[in-house]
Amino acid sequence: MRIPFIKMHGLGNDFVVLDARETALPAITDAIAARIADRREGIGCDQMIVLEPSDAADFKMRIFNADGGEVEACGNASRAVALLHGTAARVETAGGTIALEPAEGGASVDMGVPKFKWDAVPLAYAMDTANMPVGWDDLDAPMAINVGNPHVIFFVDDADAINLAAIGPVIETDPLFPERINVNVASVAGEDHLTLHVWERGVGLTRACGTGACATAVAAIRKGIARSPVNVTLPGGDLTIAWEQGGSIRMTGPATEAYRGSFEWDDYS
Ligand SMILES: N[C@H](CCC[C@H](N)C(=O)O)C(=O)O
Repeated sequence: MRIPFIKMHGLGNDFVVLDARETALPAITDAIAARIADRREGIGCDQMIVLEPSDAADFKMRIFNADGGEVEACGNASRAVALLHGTAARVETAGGTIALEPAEGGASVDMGVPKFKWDAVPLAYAMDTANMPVGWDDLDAPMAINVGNPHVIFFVDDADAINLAAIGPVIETDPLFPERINVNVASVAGEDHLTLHVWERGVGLTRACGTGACATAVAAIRKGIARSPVNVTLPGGDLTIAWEQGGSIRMTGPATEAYRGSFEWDDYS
């Protein structure tokens, strides 16, 4: 079966998008998703995104990390799908319903209301998620927030100086995080301006992480070291995150369609 795809990215966080809203795909397994994402022998991407019909929203967006695991949310892909879809839409995800609004060269997305309780992140046991009594090497006293998917956020003096490639996988897979975790290391770069590096659950270091920017901006606002809207600078570029206590998160930023292609499903199944 020949499958068309659209290669897209948000600030360099890249996706293979399969639009199955009209024609159903064969069953997707973790192994198939990982093979498609593989940059050496597959098409190559950080996440594979599958669009399907939905009974609860305009359509459904499924997200598969490069390791094949299906997860709840993907901010950069949400903007890419908004660009692809072309009009405002409500989209069902495993992390909740989000609202897409295409904008010039990208999109604005209502990512829903963040969750702060330890068992909503989730953590393996109860603790104050606003100032966690834990640490790894140079990183300690993080915050943990669920923005559809789980994030731990460390604020340091110089985020560029942290060897996230080394400590990221250790934290991602720590037993404190029963569903693993996305690891965010940020610094205050100016008034309401953060710099951020992310080790993504199931992927590794990426050029950008939209949900990481959302979680980190919310954490900074809660901590009183930034006010909404927050400009978050990632290695791939900038996102604007707006949030007020008790409300939903609004992320605005670019999205890009790179090229279109197709592949033989049997080559990956
Ligand atoms: N690695 C993330 C999913 C993709 C998040 C990131 N690509 C984004 O833009 O939000 C997770 O396992 O929750």
